[in-house]
Amino acid sequence: MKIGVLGAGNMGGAILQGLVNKVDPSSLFVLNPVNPRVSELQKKLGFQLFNEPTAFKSQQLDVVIATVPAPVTVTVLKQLNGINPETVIISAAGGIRIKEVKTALPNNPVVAIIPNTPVAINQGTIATTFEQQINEQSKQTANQVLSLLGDVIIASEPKLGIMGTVGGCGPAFVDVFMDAMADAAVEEGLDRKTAYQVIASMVAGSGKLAFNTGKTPADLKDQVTSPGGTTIKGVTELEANGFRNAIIKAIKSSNGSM
Ligand SMILES: NC(=O)C1=CN([C@@H]2O[C@H](COP(=O)(O)OP(=O)(O)OC[C@H]3O[C@@H](n4cnc5c(N)ncnc54)[C@H](OP(=O)(O)O)[C@@H]3O)[C@@H](O)[C@H]2O)C=CC1
Ligand SMILES: O=C(O)[C@@H]1CCC=N1
Repeated sequence: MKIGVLGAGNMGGAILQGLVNKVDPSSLFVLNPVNPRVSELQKKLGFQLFNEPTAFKSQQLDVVIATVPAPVTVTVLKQLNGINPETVIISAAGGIRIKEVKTALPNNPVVAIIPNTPVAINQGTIATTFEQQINEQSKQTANQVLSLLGDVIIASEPKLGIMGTVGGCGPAFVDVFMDAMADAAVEEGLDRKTAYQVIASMVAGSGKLAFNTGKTPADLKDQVTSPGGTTIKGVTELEANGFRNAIIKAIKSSNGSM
């Protein structure tokens, strides 16, 4: 399998790291303008780097994952005009619809995804929409690559936005939460390194518990709040300070509905 990645920034870099954990780096082909940061990344991960589209698009790639900034995605994909029509184009651009990608490469199968940064450790959440006309072979090729990176969750195109907001933007919200928790722990006298270790472990474990048991977050919260105990005092304080409302507003704002 030959995998192309357009743009080795934060998302492209995370995808490349996740792929290098699973496949030979010689099967990874990256297109990015000349940039010392990307050259360093190439040295570290060992992929093949191209600085202009002509040589990149003639590599007989099975898939190309586009992780250039969303506003330039269609323009950059147009530069791949003439690429093998069997190459599956996987666009990770937030807010760019399949039909817009098709305007750039009308003959190629198109898949729209919103991944998240945990793809770097193969624990990503990848909301995925296939174009309606896609054939089974192209679907399988895309699935084969994406499932190396984490959970592939199929979405209808109208739901891709909100799934991507929760899954794709979500890590940043969790990071803000963890950072604030660490500040409080430091104020209470814990050293920062230990605080980060406890918090990351707790968040990972809580996520896995919800995932593995299928219990609702509300049920899981109720199991922690012992009657008359310490947790319910903290939960009450979160409610008094509008924590739940802040999260709801953050999701709606990132999703473009406020
Ligand atoms: N960050 C995230 O968690 C997520 C991002 N996405 C999507 O991924 C895309 C990239 O986001 P992000 O990684 O955060 O952005 P970054 O700015 O970190 O990365 C963009 C990369 O694209 C490169 N690039 C710019 N123009 C071109 C071009 N013409 N040809 C090839 N490469 C180019 C940039 O190179 P240079 O630095 O040299 O300019 C850079 O390496 C967006 O569409 C975003 O919606 C989706 C889900 C999650
Ligand atoms: O912030 C962004 O626009 C991208 C899309 C989802 C996560 N990051």
